Amino acid sequence: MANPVIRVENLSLRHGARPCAGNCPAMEATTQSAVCPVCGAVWALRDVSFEVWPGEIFGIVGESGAGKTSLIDMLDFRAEPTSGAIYYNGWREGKQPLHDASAEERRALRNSDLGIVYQNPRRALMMGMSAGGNVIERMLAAGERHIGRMRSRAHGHLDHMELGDRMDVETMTLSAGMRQRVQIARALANRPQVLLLDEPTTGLDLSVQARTLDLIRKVQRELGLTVILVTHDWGVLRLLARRAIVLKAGRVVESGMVTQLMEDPQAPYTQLLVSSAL
Ligand SMILES: Nc1ncnc2c1ncn2[C@@H]1O[C@H](COP(=O)(O)OP(=O)(O)OP(=O)(O)O)[C@@H](O)[C@H]1O
Repeated sequence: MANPVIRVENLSLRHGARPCAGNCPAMEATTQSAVCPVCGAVWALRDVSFEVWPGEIFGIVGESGAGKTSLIDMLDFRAEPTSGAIYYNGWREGKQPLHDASAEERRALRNSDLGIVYQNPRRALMMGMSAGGNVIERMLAAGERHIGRMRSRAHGHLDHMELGDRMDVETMTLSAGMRQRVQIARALANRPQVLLLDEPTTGLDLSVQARTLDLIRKVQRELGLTVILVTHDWGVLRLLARRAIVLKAGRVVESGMVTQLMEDPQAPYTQLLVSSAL
């Protein structure tokens, strides 16, 4: 049997410099709040565990403040776990915690193995640069230097996103949906093994959203990508993901197949979320 691409084990992230003795024992029992009533530390994530298998789209769903961004930040090396670990099969064969990687190894992993798509394309794209330039820039960061090869690959990625004819168009002049697709092409520039999607279609018009989701699905299948999708939108989750975890105040309250979570949710919180989304 194949190994998981990503294994997250008992991952916790605490914000706040002065936790109370014994790692905020008052936090152990409650899923109501992420804030320790004793010391005031915020537990953005608490004991989160899951595995993501090769070629699957794995969902992380929850309301605002559930800890979704904190999880992405740790996968992307922008935050360090307070305890627990992430293992990635592309680094030390998944046998050593990912956050043991050196600064240089982290940079290489971020440039080559990992692609990330944010809700707001401005976080990743340079608006004054052409669409192709934004894709090529990421290849340069990974050490590629051959202009002809980079242009040809960038064109291929943009073409995948149905933007092959916009290669030399300034990104600023593109529509919101097109910018998002440039961001996806950029994330795919170095053929990553793992794609992180952080609310990739939130804020887009419904028809644009549907087209973007279709393209994500198509490219995921064609490239055999492993995808972690963070969303608060059950419609997006159902369209893309097969399995998911439900986060509340930093804890996993339920996990399983998306169809089961939506049709027969077990946790009262999932029931509430699903019923309010219908
Ligand atoms: N730097 C920080 N300092 C203190 N608390 C923080 C910090 N960053 C996040 N938090 C808190 O951690 C918890 C989880 O935040 P996070 O941003 O991961 O949630 P989220 O599910 O992504 O929500 P949203 O969709 O609103 O971004 C929240 O209670 C948040 O207020």
